[in-house]
Amino acid sequence: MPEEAETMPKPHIYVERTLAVIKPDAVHHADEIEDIITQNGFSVLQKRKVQLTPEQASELYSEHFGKMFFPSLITYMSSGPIVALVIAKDKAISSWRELIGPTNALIAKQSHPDSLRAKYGTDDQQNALHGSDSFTSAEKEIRFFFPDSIVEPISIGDSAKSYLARHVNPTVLKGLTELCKKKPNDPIVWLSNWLLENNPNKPKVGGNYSVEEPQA
Ligand SMILES: Nc1ncnc2c1ncn2[C@@H]1O[C@H](COP(=O)(O)OP(=O)(O)OP(=O)(O)O)[C@@H](O)[C@H]1O
Repeated sequence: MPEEAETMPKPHIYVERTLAVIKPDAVHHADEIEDIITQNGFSVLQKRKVQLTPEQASELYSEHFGKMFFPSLITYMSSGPIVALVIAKDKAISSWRELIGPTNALIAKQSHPDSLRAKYGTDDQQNALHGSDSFTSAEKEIRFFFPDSIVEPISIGDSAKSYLARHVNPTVLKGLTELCKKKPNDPIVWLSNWLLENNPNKPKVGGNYSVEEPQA
């Protein structure tokens, strides 16, 4: 095997998604926070700006029902728009929790001054951001905000390899071969067009595609 191939990093597929929420007190910093999310290696897969009704906020935080702070938590979470984001990365759930820092923003300012709650939060309640705390809650919360999304685990290992081998590699390899022959100035645009033209699953009827962008 050539030396270069041995030292090249293995192709990598991101495997974990989590739900990030920018809460009402931080929503005016949403663009800045989204930049920090991407700078930290997360991909933003879906995004929605919504205002929760008190009933919806109660459903989202149902595990805290009965606690002293539950009524004020519901008032806070339904007080204005929030931004919900599905973000993906290796170990996304724990990485995002680490980036946002401790629940109480006052403690975060002392112990984790670089965390996002230290930067954007105020106290034990108004803490600017939410992150799912486990795979099960990530799945449930993603479904809560994006009911149409398919929250199956992303294929990994052999199942990813066989999926790609069956459905993607034959077409992409042909496209890459053509690309190397043609050497266009903008290879990415050329390849995108080639894939659209040569998509084996192309719709047989009509030529108009409409792409729905995620709502901000
Ligand atoms: N003692 C408290 N007093 C007031 N509000 C609180 C208190 N503890 C938690 N909260 C509020 O309830 C939310 C949910 O609490 P939880 O214990 O699940 O923390 P978390 O998992 O760090 O936060 P989140 O679920 O929002 O990511 C907190 O983010 C905070 O806004």
